[in-house]
Formats: sequence, C-alpha cells, structure tokens
Amino acid sequence: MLYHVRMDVRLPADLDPGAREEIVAREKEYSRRLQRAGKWPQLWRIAGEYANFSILDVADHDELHAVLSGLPLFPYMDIQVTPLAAHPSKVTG
Ligand SMILES: O=C(O)C[C@H]1C=CC(=O)O1
Repeated sequence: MLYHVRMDVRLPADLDPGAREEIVAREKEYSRRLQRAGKWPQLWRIAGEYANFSILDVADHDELHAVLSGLPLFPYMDIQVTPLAAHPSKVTG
C-alpha cells in the first residue's frame, strides 16, 4: 500500500548540538535502510522548511505505524498520513 506522508521536524532549540548531530545521523541511516529496501521510494525536502514529503510503500497501516514510530526523530515530528488509492484515469503501461 502507498502512503503520502508529511513529516515536520521540530527539534527543541535548546537540544545539545552533539545530541542533535547524533539523532540526525541515526535518522539518515534509518531512512536510507528503508529506501534501499524499497519501502521509502520517494523523499522530498519541502523547500524552505525542515519538513519532507515522502511516499512510503508498505504492507498495511500496521507496518506504516511501525516504520514511522521507529524513526529516531519520531518524538520530534508532526506527521500527517494520507493513504493513496489507484486513480481510475491514470494511464498505465
Ligand atoms: O530531514 C527530514 O526530513 C527528516 C527525516 C526524513 C528522512 C531523514 O533522513 O530525515
């Protein structure tokens, strides 16, 4: 199943710079692992914001929740999820 996901990152302004660097590095590795596994096929920065639009390709709502709640930055994110269905007018092939 495909999901459109918006993630807004809201790291505390007073977060220790070393802790910030460490959690962002873990987030990058986690997301790259999912991208290589084909579960995170699209990742776009929203210009001018510490936020992204992503397309996630996972089995179901439960896997989506597991993936999202496993994000190292999850405690510092606002997340909006939109499930995607096939559009009848889409040209395929
Ligand atoms: O920077 C972000 O948008 C948050 C998050 C999503 C992927 C990643 O590496 O970090």
